[in-house]
Amino acid sequence: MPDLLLSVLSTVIDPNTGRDFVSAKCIKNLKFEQGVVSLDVELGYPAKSQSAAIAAQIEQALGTVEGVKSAQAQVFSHIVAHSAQRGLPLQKGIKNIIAVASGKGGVGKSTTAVNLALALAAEGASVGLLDADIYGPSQPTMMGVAHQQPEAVENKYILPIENHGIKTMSIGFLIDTEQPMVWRGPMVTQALTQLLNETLWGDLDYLVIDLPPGTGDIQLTLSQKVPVTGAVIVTTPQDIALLDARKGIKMFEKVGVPILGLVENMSVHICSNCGHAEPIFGEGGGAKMGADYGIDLLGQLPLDLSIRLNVDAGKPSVVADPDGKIAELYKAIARKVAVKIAAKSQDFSSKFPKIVIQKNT
Ligand SMILES: Nc1ncnc2c1ncn2[C@@H]1O[C@H](COP(=O)(O)OP(=O)(O)OP(=O)(O)O)[C@@H](O)[C@H]1O
Repeated sequence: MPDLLLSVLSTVIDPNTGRDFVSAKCIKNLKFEQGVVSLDVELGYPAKSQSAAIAAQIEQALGTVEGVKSAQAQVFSHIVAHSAQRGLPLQKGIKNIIAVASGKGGVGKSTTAVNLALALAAEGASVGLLDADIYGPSQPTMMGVAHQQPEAVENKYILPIENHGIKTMSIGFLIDTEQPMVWRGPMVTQALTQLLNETLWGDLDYLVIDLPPGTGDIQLTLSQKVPVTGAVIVTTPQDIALLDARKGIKMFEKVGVPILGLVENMSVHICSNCGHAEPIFGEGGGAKMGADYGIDLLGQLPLDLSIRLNVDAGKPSVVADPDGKIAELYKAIARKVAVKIAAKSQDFSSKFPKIVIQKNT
C-alpha cells in the first residue's frame, strides 16, 4: 500500500514550487492503518496562508485510492540555512539574509522591503528587518516605531525593536541623518556591520536588509561583506529606472550574490474613482529586463494610494489589510522569494581558492 500511496502522491504538484511532493522530499511519516492514511508534509518555505489548501489537495488525491477511507495531512514548514556568496560565514542565528536593492532612489525599495518582511512573517517565518538605507532610513516610520530607541544590553549589544511580529533595527538609530553625506559615507559600512553583529536578533529564518539605493562604493562593500543568500531588485517600469536596475544586477553579479528576482513597483495606476488601470510609467519593462538577464519577475505592484498611506501610518499594507489584494501580491512575492531560497545550495564550504605555499628544495 505505501508504494501505491507514494505513486499517487508523486502526481500531486506543489503550486509554489511546480514540483511533486515526493520528488521534492516533502513527505514524512506516511502511515496507513485500517483504511486511514496519515502523513506529514514538510515545506522548505513558509506558506501558512496555503497550508490548509495544500493539505486538502493531498487528502483529496489520497482519497481516490481504493481502500482509503480517510486521509489526514499535516502541513508544516522547516526553513533551513543556505550558503551565502563565496562561502562567507553565516551570521550566527540568522539562517538566510535577503538584500533588497534598487539602482536609484524613490522606486519603492523600502516599501517593498518592509512588506516583504511582514509577508514572510505572515506566512509563518521568524523575521528581522535591517534598515541600511543611509540616505533616508525610513523603516522606523514605516514600521510604526519612529520615536523608539533601541535598548543597550551590557553596553555591548542592542535589542531590536519589535512590532507587527517582526524585529527591526535601523541605521537611523545610530547615525545622525542631519550630517552631510560625506561624513556618513565612510562610517556606514562599519556602522552597518556593527548593527548586524551587535543586534540581539535571536533566531531568525530570514533577515531582510533594506540597502541604500544605487550602486556606489557603499553598496558594493556591503554586498561583499554581508553574507547574503540572495538579492531582490526593485524597479519601476520607466526606462531610466530600468537602466539603473541593470547596474544593480551587474553589481551583485560582480560580488557573486545570486539575484532572486525583480519586483516591478508602480506598474499601473488604478484610478480610485473609476478603477481604470493606466500604465503611467510604461508597460512590460520589468518582464523584458527579466527576460534579457534571465531573472524572474517576482511580482508587480500597482501605484496605489493605500500603499503609501499605509506605510506613512506605520502599518504597511500586509498588516493594515492582511486579506486584501495588495497584501496578497506581497505574500505571493514572499513565497516566491522563499521557494527560490529553499532551492539554493546548503554547501557552506568556502569558495575562496586554497593557497598552498611550496618550499623549493
Ligand atoms: N506601489 C506604490 N504605490 C503608491 N505609493 C508607493 C508605492 N511604492 C512606494 N510608494 C511611495 O513612494 C515613496 C517612495 O517609496 P520608498 O521610500 O519605499 O522608496 P525607496 O526606493 O526606498 O526610496 P529611497 O531611495 O529614498 O530610500 C514613498 O512615499 C512610498 O510611500
